[in-house]
Amino acid sequence: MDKTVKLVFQDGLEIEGKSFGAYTSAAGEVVFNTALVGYNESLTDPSYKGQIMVMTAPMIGNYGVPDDKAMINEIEAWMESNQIQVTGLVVSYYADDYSHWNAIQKLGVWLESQNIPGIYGVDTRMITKKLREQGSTLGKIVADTDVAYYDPNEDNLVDQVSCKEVIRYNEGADIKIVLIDCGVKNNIIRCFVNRDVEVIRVPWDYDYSTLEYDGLFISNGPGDPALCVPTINNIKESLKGDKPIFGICLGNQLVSLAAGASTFKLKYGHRSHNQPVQLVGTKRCFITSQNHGFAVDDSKLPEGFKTFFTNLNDGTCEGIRHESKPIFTVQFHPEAMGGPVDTEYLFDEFIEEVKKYKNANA
Ligand SMILES: NC(=O)CC[C@H](N)C(=O)O
Repeated sequence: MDKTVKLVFQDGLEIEGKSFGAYTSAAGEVVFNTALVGYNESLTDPSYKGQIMVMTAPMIGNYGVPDDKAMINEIEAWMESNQIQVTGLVVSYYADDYSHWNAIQKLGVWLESQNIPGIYGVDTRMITKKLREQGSTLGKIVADTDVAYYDPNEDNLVDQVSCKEVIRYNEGADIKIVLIDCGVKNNIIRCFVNRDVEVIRVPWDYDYSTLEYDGLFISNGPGDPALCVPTINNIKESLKGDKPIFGICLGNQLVSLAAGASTFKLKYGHRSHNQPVQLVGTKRCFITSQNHGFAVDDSKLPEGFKTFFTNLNDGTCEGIRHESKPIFTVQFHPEAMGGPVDTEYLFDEFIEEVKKYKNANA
């Protein structure tokens, strides 16, 4: 700690700060997250793979880090995956001392144990304004040796974070869903298991057509959705059938692409716990947790689909739904972790549809 390190942007701006976590250099896409809490969950969210996360909350680390090895029902009890996924962390004030009932270690010690660099003592407001004006940009944390810039959106990150074989949770439950793991957050699995669903978690490019299941779920995940060609092709086949389909974040983008819509990169993305969305056709607004850089272009949705939710900050599409079939997807995170749970009811609506399908086909 306390050694000098630099945050360097591709446009040449260099900002000096102090090191915490691993004293090492790392490159990625610099993105900002305005959530006030939830750094343990965000750092382990596989959708952040390849990104350097700037947290705008002024103090980070003060509630420590829980046991990242503790397991409940075969998944990490407190984390969203089995490792830190970001490439680097940028904060204003780093609190080395912590106090929280489930914390067992300092944030800096945890980052160091996984060789992830952090930089503190920098003006995160200035950085955020810069990213808002210029858009997300490549950058690097430079410690002792320089590294090349790295654009995660050119890599197949989904292949890196997806499971490598089929994993079943809550085996034997009446309702079975196939979950395409593009980098799934653990709380999505918890949300299904807590509702007594068997989850058949399959790799991102797995041909699940021969499995026995009642509904299909497509997870969140990192990078550019257009790179997930095998997943898009599998979903295309599923769209021809009658089984209910639900997708979250990358899952929303992949179902949209499979249906024939297109996606584009947002200027600086949505990463926070207070994104307002409107349920289209109503005056209902929900506050949602979000973490994405791409979005679906709903100005020309394929026939049979309509916009499900709209973002009230910038008007972008926050999900699509089919007009007659039980297919709906959302760009935000109903499973939260961290963030508000206002939209967790969508899991119940999906499972209701899956039950209806199962009963009709019994
Ligand atoms: N959280 C996610 O699933 C992110 C989806 C996609 N990688 C994006 O940035 O838009």
